[in-house]
Amino acid sequence: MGRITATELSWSVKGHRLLDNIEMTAHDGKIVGLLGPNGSGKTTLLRLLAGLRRPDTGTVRYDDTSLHDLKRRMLARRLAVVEQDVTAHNHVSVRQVVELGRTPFRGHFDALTEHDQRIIDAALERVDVTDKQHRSWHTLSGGEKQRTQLARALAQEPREILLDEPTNHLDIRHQLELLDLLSKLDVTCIVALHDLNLAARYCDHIVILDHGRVVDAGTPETVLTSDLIESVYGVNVLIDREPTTGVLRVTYLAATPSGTTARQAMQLDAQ
Ligand SMILES: Nc1ncnc2c1ncn2[C@@H]1O[C@H](COP(=O)(O)OP(=O)(O)OP(=O)(O)O)[C@@H](O)[C@H]1O
Repeated sequence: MGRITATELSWSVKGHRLLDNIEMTAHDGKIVGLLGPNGSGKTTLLRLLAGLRRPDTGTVRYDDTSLHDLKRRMLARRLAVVEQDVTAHNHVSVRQVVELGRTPFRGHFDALTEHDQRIIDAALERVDVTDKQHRSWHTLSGGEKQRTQLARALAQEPREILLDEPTNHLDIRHQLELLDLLSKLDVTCIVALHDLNLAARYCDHIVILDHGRVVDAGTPETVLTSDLIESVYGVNVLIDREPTTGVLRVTYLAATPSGTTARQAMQLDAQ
């Protein structure tokens, strides 16, 4: 398990600031949910945290080491990234995709060891794709591909996992199983999610992004308030607790008129 810290992170494209002064920490073994409307910057932030993009300003640290100082191979040995809608060569099998998770631990020409094969078997089993392991990747459904990508990440035996909307193709059972699995792993997770109820149930900490800024962060109880959800998403909600589990429950009532968020309405009033 490791800690991921972002400090004063900013990133712009052609003069447009897409991430602005982001501060966040994912503590050892915790699940951090990145929430926010379409285009708020979740994927961009995950890419910066993964070292796939370089910030204009600010630092990402894994434990106490700056991403900048971490050798690529060392990072690949500890960090797994599950991106949205990953493509793979059509003719690779599901098992070969999962085998890629062992790449950071092997030399170029080394065969997979028995130890590697056992890890791959376990990863396939954990996401329920063992029976599809010899199928071609391109024959899988969207949800099966997503689960296979998680198996690849698990085969890496990472200390940290970054996941970009890992549940968007999954049926309800597999959504719950995926988040259950993440919550049982000794791994630090940062996961972009759209489903506020899944976030309330599984995340230890939530970071809400809007227009590339962190607008709130904290436990689901402190962050998921009706005012904040209305202000950021432009949707009226009812917040209560599910009676059997006591977990926070968000019921969507209606979009606010013409999609104007409360904050935008306030800004218009002030002009
Ligand atoms: N390379 C780029 N060039 C120009 N604009 C970009 C680039 N990458 C991202 N953006 C813009 O930055 C904003 C944030 O995009 P991002 O994909 O991070 O949002 P998101 O919160 O993940 O959205 P979604 O929920 O729709 O997946 C969007 O408006 C997007 O169009």
